[in-house]
Amino acid sequence: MSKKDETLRGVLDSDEKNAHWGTIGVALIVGLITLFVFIFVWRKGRVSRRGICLVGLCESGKTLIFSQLIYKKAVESFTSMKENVGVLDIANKGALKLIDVPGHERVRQRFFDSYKNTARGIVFVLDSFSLNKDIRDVAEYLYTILSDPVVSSNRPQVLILCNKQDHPLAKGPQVIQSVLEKEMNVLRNTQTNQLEAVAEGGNRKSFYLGQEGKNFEFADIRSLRVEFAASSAHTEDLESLKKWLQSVA
Ligand SMILES: Nc1nc2c(ncn2[C@@H]2O[C@H](COP(=O)(O)OP(=O)(O)OP(=O)(O)O)[C@@H](O)[C@H]2O)c(=O)[nH]1
Repeated sequence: MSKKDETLRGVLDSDEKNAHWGTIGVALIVGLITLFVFIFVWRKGRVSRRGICLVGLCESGKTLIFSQLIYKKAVESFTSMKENVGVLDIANKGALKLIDVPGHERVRQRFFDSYKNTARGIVFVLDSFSLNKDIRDVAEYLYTILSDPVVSSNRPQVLILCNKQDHPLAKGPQVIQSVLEKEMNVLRNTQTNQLEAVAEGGNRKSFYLGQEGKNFEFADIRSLRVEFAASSAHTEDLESLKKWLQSVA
């Protein structure tokens, strides 16, 4: 090869290298821009979600909690068929929109569906005295909420509020957590079997709550932070709920 050819080859090699680095540079810039856009959209979505949904079975005490928080007094309530919406000012954190979703089976899903996208937090209220009797219904409703695709994608914080602690036979949050975990475990097995049966016929994908190959525990739901607290709306003891709201706002 002549000297001229070698020089030409060297120039071509360095052009190739430059083009190679150029491609890497462009890919890096595009990747970074995509990441920034993703973070911006995600943060904007989270910041703009200011709703707190109060959900739970009928008679668990949602409306009394709602009126204690919003009107600072008890308001006599009947089984609600419509939601209550109020604005809650949290010191140094701005306003939250509190939504009391009716517990009646016929309407609760419809109302939850129309507010779940705005939820920054979900408070699942249960009656700590009647839990033994209602355990199946409570676990089913809670399971439906926690495995909702919008909930697992938006990842609102979840508080399971063990209300009616003033009742002498009320169970405490720790006992309630373990009773609920056992029931959710049974429910998960049933639901998984049913979904698998459906999937064999069609192509429906099953959603698994918690960790596979292990008994159900709330701590294993990776997409959600689930906490427990006690309250008595009747004696106006809502301190744990107020603290949680302050941390979520
Ligand atoms: N002892 C006791 N009773 C309570 C407590 N919280 C609510 N209640 C009573 O439980 C009943 C039901 O309360 P609501 O607030 O209407 O229940 P809810 O969950 O809104 O019920 P739905 O509107 O049917 O979904 C009322 O008689 C309340 O006074 C509590 O902490 N202790």
